[in-house]
Amino acid sequence: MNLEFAKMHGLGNDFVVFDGVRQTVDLTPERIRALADRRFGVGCDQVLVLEPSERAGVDFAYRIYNADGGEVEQCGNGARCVAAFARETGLTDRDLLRLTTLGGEIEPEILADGRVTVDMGVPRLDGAEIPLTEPGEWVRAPLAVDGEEHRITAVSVGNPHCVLEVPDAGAAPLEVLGPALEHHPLFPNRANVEFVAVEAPDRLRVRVWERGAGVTLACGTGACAAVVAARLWGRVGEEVTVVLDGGELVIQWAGRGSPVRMTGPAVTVFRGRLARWPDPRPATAEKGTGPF
Ligand SMILES: N[C@@H](CCC[C@H](N)C(=O)O)C(=O)O
Repeated sequence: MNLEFAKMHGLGNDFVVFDGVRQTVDLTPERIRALADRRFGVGCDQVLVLEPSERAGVDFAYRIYNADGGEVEQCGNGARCVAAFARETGLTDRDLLRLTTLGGEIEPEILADGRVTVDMGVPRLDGAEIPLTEPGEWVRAPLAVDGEEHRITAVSVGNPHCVLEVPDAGAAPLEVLGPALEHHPLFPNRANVEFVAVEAPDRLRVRVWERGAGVTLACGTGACAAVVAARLWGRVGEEVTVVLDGGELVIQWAGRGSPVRMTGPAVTVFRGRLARWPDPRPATAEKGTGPF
């Protein structure tokens, strides 16, 4: 089979990246789950593929698959990585790219210092666009989860996010409230969940439960959603450093109707070649011990 890939990460949010322009990448949900498996596969939070695009002015179509095998609309850390991947592998000689995703068009630009800055588009707040099962905006709106009320802010950065303010992000109940909110009936397409502690008007500490991947060390769209929410709460200014478990991103948002911009690193760990698709995890390993 000899399918070439790169293992990349943005702040520890890790990816298997395929060039789908020069080779055929025949993914199925089962193959994605097997590839993403940290014991039986390569291991990653998302699988990313660059494909040709027919659209005028667009360099590539950028496709995103969560570790659970589902295709999703947007991935911010991935956007920085696929831009670096396109440049490093000679798919392009341009520093500024336009990519289409299921969540809209985005523009990554590789900076002179090697970081990548991405115009992620205008965040959407209306329930019909996120989508939510209820109309209107949800900004610090009360939501009952397992009999307890939480104040949530719903934001789309191409993909759906549910943002909560917490006093201490380190102590946030990610693994309990994360899945409960991901699957809450308010979010018909499920949601990514951000736990946000405001440390200063230019600094947030954020921890993330990702739809289809669980706890990750960072989430680019999650950092954007956190800044949009905190700015709507009147707690931060236009430029904010977001401290995630895996490192820092700089997020800029001028306010309603403006695009949100994300700047941060994109790292290639290694390039490899798949001789064949990894075998799926055996049922007997489902309840194994150790971290997966
Ligand atoms: N890690 C990503 C987001 C990946 C997709 C997300 N889990 C979803 O289901 O929307 C990022 O950096 O934005």
